[in-house]
Amino acid sequence: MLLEKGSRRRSAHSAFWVMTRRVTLLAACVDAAFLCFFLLVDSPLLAWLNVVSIAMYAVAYRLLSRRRNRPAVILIWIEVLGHALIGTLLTGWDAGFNYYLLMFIPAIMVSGGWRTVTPPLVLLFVSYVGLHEMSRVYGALAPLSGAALSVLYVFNVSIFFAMASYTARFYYAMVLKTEGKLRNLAIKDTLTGLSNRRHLMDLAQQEIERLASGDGELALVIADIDDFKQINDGWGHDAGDQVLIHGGAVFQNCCRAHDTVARWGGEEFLFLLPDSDAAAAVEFAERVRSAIGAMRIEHAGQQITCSISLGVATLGPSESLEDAIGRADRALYQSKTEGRDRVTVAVPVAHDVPVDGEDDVLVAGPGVDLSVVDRRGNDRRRA
Ligand SMILES: Nc1nc2c(ncn2[C@@H]2O[C@H](COP(=O)(O)OP(=O)(O)OP(=O)(O)O)[C@@H](O)[C@H]2O)c(=O)[nH]1
Repeated sequence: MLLEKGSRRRSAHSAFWVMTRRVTLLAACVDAAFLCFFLLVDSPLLAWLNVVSIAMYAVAYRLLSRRRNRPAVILIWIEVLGHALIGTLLTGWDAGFNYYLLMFIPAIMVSGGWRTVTPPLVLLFVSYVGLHEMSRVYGALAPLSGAALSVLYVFNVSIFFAMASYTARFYYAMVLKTEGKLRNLAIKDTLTGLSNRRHLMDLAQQEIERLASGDGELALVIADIDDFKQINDGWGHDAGDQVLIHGGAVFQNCCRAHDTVARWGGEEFLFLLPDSDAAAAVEFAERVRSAIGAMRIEHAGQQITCSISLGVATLGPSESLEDAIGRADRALYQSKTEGRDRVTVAVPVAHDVPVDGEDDVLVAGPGVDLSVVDRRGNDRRRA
């Protein structure tokens, strides 16, 4: 068997052993059917051979249940090979026992690299061709009647089709599952399960292209957990991770179906809010701030609380995404320098002039210290 590397491979292997156990059980049932058939057609020798086969599968199943996979697989190999060889020699090539040898091809091919698979594959090929020659030369050693042979052929071919189809579906399901896992790894942050930075940038670019072809607005909100280093230092890194995980879930809950939140950096998160103007984005940011303020994380019998600072910006006409994120980031910095646990709004790009009109104050929610920061990070709040 292969050396197992990494948990993804381990889970693929455990699924493989589950499948092997099922197939073992199925094969024992098939042999029980053979046993009845050979008793019916009065072939006691063939019936007794199937009793031996059932016993071998029962032992293999027990071994697999105890995770003694290697001896179980050896036993299954011996049974299938023996069944195919003896069945073909006794009843002839036309009985269809030879098809069971072909079941080994996919099992061999997924068991390793070319150096691993080539010897058993060649051995299988030689056995298959050799068996054909032997049964051609010697004919059936325990021949059945024409009708019994036809029934046996149809039975064997049906079992072969069913097993080959089941195995193919199993491998197909494994490929789909692995593909899904890889896709998730490419777009998700592993700790919080939120989108990662690259995925958010892709979505943001799509959103910008959508905006370019019509009306609409796009708001960006950057959130950063306050004094996160102190949480790590005071409660430990695992507690810090819990804050990130629970905080991520709170962020996600605050989002609408078409909003996206991504983990932007260590303890920094970026929200993409399509169809939101500055006022809606500030209201949203304030809601997120309150939700995080109310969050309680149980750790070592105590409760951890935290706050966040936020920066809000709306994408200006012809403005690049990077520039808009830069403005949101400077607004966040303003929130930090003004005492944390607050929301700051960047001046919209179209208003990047000394602010003296009504537009500069966007929303002033209860408890929100709202300021405005221009493109260069200067505070344009009116005195
Ligand atoms: N537990 C944990 N800590 C992280 C992770 N990523 C980054 N950090 C820590 O986050 C901390 C961020 O510290 P700072 O940049 O000083 O920021 P801060 O303490 O939140 O201070 P302000 O942002 O100014 O409020 C550092 O100690 C990092 O080691 C993570 O995945 N898990």
